[in-house]
Amino acid sequence: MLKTNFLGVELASPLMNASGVHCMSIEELEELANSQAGAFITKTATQLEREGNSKPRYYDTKLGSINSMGLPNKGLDYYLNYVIERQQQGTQLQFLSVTEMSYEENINLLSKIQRSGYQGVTEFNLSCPNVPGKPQIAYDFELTKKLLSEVFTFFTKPLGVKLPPYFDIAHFDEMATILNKFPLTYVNSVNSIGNGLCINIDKEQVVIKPKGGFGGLGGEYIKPTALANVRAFRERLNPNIKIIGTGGVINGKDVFEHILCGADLVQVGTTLHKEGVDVFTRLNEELKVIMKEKGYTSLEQFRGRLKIIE
Ligand SMILES: O=C1NC(=O)NC(C(=O)O)N1
Repeated sequence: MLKTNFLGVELASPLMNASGVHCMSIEELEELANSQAGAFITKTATQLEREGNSKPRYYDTKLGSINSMGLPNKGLDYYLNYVIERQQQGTQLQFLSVTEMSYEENINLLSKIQRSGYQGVTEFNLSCPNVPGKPQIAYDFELTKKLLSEVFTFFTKPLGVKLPPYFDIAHFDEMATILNKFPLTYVNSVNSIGNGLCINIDKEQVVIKPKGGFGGLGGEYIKPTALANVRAFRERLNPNIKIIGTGGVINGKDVFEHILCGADLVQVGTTLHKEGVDVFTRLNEELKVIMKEKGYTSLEQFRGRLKIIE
């Protein structure tokens, strides 16, 4: 009922974790692999291990979360060896998230993956808002076009891009025009809404240490923005480019709405952080109940079918 085909691989569920949540260590990744998620993705890896920003750098609020992790990770080799190992054991579909701090380093990182034995999907994170002094790549249209142009002169494996949220129709148009030039496997919208600010009123203080308390927002705050980005790119992108919807998933209704907007897969971040991997069991069940109530027996019957008001 929830089966989903992605890159020719049949998944039992359209759900997976959002990169960064519950995916830093092999132990966490194994928990995801053994959960009711259809697939999983690694924490965004840089070439070398990174400490990330000072703590506290993550805070759960009533309506979601704010984080300024700063890309802490165990380095590319840790994750690349893990996914290659699992590939050799027969895992058919895997997602490896990567990014680097400069244009050259990004090219070198993707070149290394191209030369490796990894055959799974690479998610190129163009949207981390939390590395001080590093603007989000995908808010620079020329840079994004230049970078993807060079990447696709040598990268022949499945590649997706993780995008920040856009808030202007002209930006949807411009970004989609750029992305349609490339043989991308998918676009993942959205990363956290960058540089929000949450306050502890009792202490009259910010709640996270990095960047004076500025951090990426997740959870209920961002669902309308996430749905709009999924819908906007689905309407504009070449149908061969799939869409992964991320942002604001609290219950099965939110999963349904992401798929209605056109999402092929749906990622869960903040709610996974709050609830643990059992969240996938709950969301799968809740989605099935909604589908039954509406008379749907497959996701294809309603994927992308959001109606406007004529
Ligand atoms: O791309 C990212 N998005 C986030 O919201 N946080 C992480 C991070 O800060 O590492 N990276």
